[in-house]
Amino acid sequence: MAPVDTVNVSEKAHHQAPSKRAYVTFLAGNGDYVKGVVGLAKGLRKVKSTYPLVVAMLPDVPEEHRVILRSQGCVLREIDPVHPPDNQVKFAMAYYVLNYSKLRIWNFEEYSKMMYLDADIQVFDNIDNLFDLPDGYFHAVMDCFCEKTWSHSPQYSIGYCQQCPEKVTWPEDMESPPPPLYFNAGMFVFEPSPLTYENLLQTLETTPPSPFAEQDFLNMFFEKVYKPIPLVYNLVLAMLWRHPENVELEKVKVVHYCAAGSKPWRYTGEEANMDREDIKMLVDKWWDVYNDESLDFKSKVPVDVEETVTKSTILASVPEPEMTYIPAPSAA
Ligand SMILES: O=c1ccn([C@@H]2O[C@H](COP(=O)(O)OP(=O)(O)O)[C@@H](O)[C@H]2O)c(=O)[nH]1
Ligand SMILES: OC[C@H]1O[C@H](O[C@@H]2[C@@H](O)[C@H](O)[C@@H](O)[C@H](O)[C@@H]2O)[C@H](O)[C@@H](O)[C@H]1O
Ligand SMILES: [Mn+2]
Repeated sequence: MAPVDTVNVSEKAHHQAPSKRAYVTFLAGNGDYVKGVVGLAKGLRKVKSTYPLVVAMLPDVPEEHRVILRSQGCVLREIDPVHPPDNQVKFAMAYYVLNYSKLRIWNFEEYSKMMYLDADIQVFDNIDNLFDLPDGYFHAVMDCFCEKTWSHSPQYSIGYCQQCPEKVTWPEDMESPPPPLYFNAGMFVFEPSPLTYENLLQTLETTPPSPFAEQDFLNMFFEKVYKPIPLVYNLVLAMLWRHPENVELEKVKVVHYCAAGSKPWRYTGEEANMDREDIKMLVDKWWDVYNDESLDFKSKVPVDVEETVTKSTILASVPEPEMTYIPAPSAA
């Protein structure tokens, strides 16, 4: 399939591109991922992010979850699902089929630059600087192929991983190696564009789905414009036990709770590697932000003014009763 070239510059020349920037996450279903979005919204506030958090949500997100997200200052955008072409593929996780709907964010054309973050990600240091990465590229962190979720892949079968390319050389007699650089699609910096959006959806129609669903698809589509960024911007937890030599935990700015059993809001500590001290520390750090009420969204309008405004608007709508003004005796 023809990967996309850099964004069509002429398209930007016709009109002044919008300058708005925002973080964006994806929410589907009525389950507990909404806690991930609340945690992310509070985490971005804690690090004093300049830009708002947009939530691209499927229609099945219930009203009570939408109320919670609005109360945390999120900008809600309902999107229609995106279904991959009919297929018999066995996704690495059955629910990954949901994740194709992430593609709708390329149609948020009121924004010039966005950073996508999974709801199981937490931002522990300010990363607004990433919005200044060069336009025309797809910026993301490289993934790891060593977890069991990759057992379907040729690279897993020979023990090859891009995180340690020198460890295993790719045998001549094997099928072509995976893309030279493969990113994790839980975090990326991109530019919404109707042109790219149409191209994505058209290309999807003729691309056979594969186990890592939209992550595989995005890696193929953006192969020519993908630019790796340092691992501190998206620590895929498995790196801690698969490639500890590549991780300096104290420098990590963004943690991606994607390893099996690591979702903080479901954490039991029972799955493999979940009893590690660093995992327990990172899960606790997530809960510290989630439970910190000082990080709850506070409307810009001060409460007293808000109440006054509210009262006056309500009162304004009620006809004044006839009354004569009798001044109270002065206190003096
Ligand atoms: O029931 C679900 C499953 C997934 N997601 C969204 O889809 C993203 C990708 O799924 P997940 O993070 O579980 O994949 P992983 O990174 O663990 O492979 C999540 O972060 C959520 O933003 C969701 O909203 N509801
Ligand atoms: O739908 C496919 C998903 O693929 C990715 O998750 C995987 C991948 O990172 C593997 O390398 C890990 O081994 C695995 O644990 C992790 O779940 C993205 O994080 C997610 O947003 C989404 O695109
Ligand atoms: Mn994730």
